Amino acid sequence: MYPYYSRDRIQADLRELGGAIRKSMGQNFLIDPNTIDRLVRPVHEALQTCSEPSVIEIGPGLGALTHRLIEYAPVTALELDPMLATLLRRQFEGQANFMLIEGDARRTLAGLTAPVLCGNLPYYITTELILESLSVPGVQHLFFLVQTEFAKRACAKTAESSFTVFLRNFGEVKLLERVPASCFYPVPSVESSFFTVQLYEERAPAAILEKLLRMSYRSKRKKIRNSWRVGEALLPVETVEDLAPSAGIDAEKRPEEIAIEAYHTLARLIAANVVVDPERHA
Ligand SMILES: C[S@@+](CC[C@H](N)C(=O)[O-])C[C@H]1O[C@@H](n2cnc3c(N)ncnc32)[C@H](O)[C@@H]1O
Repeated sequence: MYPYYSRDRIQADLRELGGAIRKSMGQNFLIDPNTIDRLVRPVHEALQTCSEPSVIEIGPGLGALTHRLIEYAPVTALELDPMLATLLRRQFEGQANFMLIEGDARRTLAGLTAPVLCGNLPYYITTELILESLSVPGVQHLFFLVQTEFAKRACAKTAESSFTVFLRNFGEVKLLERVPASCFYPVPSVESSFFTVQLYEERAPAAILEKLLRMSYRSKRKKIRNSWRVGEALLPVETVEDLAPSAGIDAEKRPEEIAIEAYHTLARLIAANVVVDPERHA
């Protein structure tokens, strides 16, 4: 029986190790068993579609999701806090489907591979962890619990931020459910949401898309053409302007008014048309 649905038990076990909950590491533990059940359900379904199912879990904490995930597939759990790593080892060491890697997931993710990544992410590095996750070899599905504001940005219907446009080049996103603050201990000040990304096999070249977005979102208030023309030309501006209409982009509009997919199309057209100077546009 998973022991950490109880706040008292969390406190007692951390105290025994001479530790405490670390807000600086974004520690808000899931303590509601029904919520945990619902969150692991779509992860389980995704695993059933994989030929070699396995999961990388970022920030397992005390194992709220881990103890359910290991029922379905091998889990590689990446935890930064040595105290939590100790408690995870106590609970799961020796279980066939459990492997713990202690350290910063931003580093320890490198070299790992799995079709499914999931986690209740530490809020202070959400963007970094999601971007890192997108480049894990063999990844097909992401399932992340994040602040609702962040999930809304990821799933927005319009190009409201460069992150929205960048993420959507990688896969189809879906908001799965909102998780009230009362499901966590300590109780966070904001609501959280669980969302998924099902990754595409075909995408626009990420390096060119990233440069295009950096040039396009220099100022949200400016017409996109004016943003392209000021500052460092990360891509050849004339080519970007010439190709924009073929991607359905009206350069008189502001960056948020452009369709998300139009940026992806333009990045593809640029990649096909530009002989990139490796010194300047690497
Ligand atoms: C929001 S808590 C989630 C804990 C647990 N999965 C749960 O749902 O109860 C985030 C977890 O990420 C861990 N963490 C924070 N920064 C990390 C990093 N850079 N690499 C790996 N884990 C990290 C924290 O120690 C914590 O366990």
